[in-house]
Amino acid sequence: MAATASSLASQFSGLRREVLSREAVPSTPLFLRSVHSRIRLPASCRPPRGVVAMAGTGKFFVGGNWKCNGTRDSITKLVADLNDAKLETDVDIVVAPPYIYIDQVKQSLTDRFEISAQNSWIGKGGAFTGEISAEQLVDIGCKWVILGHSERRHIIGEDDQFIGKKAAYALSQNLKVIACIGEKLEEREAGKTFDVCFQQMKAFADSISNWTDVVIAYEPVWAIGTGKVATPQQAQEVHLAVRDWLKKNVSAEVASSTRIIYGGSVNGNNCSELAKQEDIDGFLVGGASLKVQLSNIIY
Ligand SMILES: O=C(CO)COP(=O)(O)O
Repeated sequence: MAATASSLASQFSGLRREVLSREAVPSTPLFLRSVHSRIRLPASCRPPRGVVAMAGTGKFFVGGNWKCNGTRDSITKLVADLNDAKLETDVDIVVAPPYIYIDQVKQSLTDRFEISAQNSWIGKGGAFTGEISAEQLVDIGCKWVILGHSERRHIIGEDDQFIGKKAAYALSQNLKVIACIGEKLEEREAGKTFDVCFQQMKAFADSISNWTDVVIAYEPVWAIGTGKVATPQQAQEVHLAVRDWLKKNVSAEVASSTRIIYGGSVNGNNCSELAKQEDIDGFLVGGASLKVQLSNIIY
């Protein structure tokens, strides 16, 4: 049995071979940046630094957001499956268990995986009942935190500025941040997708001064948990727009080096087509990261 994170990573190895076998490769820096982020090219083939900035790892990124799911037993089983799975070496794989199982997962999952929290407090810990601080997450071995997830924005009511400040504080404590953005269905239908995403990006950019440890997750709300995955074209359009926004509002280097991953009903059947898009650098997977998927593993 192999869990979806490994399934996605394995499918990705097939994709890399496919990209490498293409005869004609357009040579725009953006395309090179994108291809380079997905395939391991010999050093002699890599675009020179300065032409295409390659800060960060540039690796494809697969995150599993387990949300508020699981029990001690089901997580023991999932971890065993992940530990047994055949995984690509050059894909960053991160799992985000519920807080109370982080220590269990950290103790039992191999170092091949990094652990993320699904939230963190806006500042230093103290008298904040029910909250978990960035310092505490670092203390138990978390490397990442997901911030700005739409479920926290729209169900819990966190606003853009609050989320931006959380990101800044987490980064200041050496937690890497998966910064989520995305529009609701009515916003897309009103033609406001870019406005919403750019406003959410601005709140992050107002608080973040160093983007090295940030991955942006574009997660259209209408695609989360609905089975209605964005088409590869819909996702690519927004990823490209967000990268362009970063270029204009932060820097060309940050735009080219920051990974922008897609989330929303990703599974073993649809991930390959999405991953072929130039500006999709990975996935944040919810429901499918809890399930076993055998059918589409490509070696
Ligand atoms: O919210 C998500 C990941 O953070 C996506 O969830 P689903 O993959 O279940 O749609």
